[in-house]
Amino acid sequence: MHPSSDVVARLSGAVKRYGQLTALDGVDLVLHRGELLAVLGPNGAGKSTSIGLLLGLIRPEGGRAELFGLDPQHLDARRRIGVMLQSAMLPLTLRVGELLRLVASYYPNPRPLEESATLAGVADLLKRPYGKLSGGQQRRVQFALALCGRPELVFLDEPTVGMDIDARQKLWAAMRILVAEGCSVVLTTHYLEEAEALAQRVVVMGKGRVLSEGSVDDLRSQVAHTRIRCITDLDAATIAGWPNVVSVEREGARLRISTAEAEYVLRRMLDADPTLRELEVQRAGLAEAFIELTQDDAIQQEAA
Ligand SMILES: Nc1ncnc2c1ncn2[C@@H]1O[C@H](COP(=O)(O)OP(=O)(O)OP(=O)(O)O)[C@@H](O)[C@H]1O
Repeated sequence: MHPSSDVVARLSGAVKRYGQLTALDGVDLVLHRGELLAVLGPNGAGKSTSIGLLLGLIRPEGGRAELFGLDPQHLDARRRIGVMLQSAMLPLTLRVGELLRLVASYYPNPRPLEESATLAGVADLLKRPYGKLSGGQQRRVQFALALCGRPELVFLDEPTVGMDIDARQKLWAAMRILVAEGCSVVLTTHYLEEAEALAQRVVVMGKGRVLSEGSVDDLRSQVAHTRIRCITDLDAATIAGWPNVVSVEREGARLRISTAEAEYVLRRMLDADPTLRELEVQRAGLAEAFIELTQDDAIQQEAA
């Protein structure tokens, strides 16, 4: 467990409304020193609103937002963070090097410019005007600006949108370096493989609430399913009646079985069908867990 002094950012019972719409409905969220927290959820779940509260860009109607134990608008808190939001309104005519120098000057102990540029993969863009860059290049510059002040905490709101595979891989490597340096990272993303590859902890949000949180493994185990695929003469309805079988579907010649007890189901199938072949066994990924969590939420919302 983390000692409570390790908390660098916190939302407690945060409520945010826009007219009739409740964007956040009592959200608790904690970020510890040196961890990468991925915040996942469908469009409109409240991810950006949560970040906006932690940054002090918007204020909660209920509950509290804290950065380093301070009000997020406090200058002492703001000097310790770096930010990459979905829309960055940066002066288009400034060159990348000028932008980096300007933003770094707000911080007490910034990185050397070359180090920021190399880390973010923009070393060859320093002389280019920001407005003349491609979308993916601009995102990399925004990332450089987020880390140039050597912040203790970085907020990255969908940072890899619009990046090609190479740029995305480089940004992942840079995020790992930041975390290895002891920096905390809040990452929102729609790419589940990004959360799976990078996050120590994952929060899944839906309709303004936290639906689930834990490590990637914790979330996977909430849908403790393993997928078995094979060609078998066994009847789908028969297998569906066995204990621990969650679902059985036919996919052409194959059956696809979802189960929480793969070993038991497999043993029984192999006993019952000596001709069983082309066997594949796969653990559920974060994608399955995410779909199940957010679907449950949709079903509960409809029932309410
Ligand atoms: N300034 C605003 N005025 C009115 N409604 C808003 C405003 N900002 C956000 N909302 C609403 O609040 C809800 C949460 O939005 P938010 O941007 O936090 O979602 P998100 O999880 O970040 O979504 P996305 O994945 O699409 O970025 C949405 O229903 C959105 O329409």
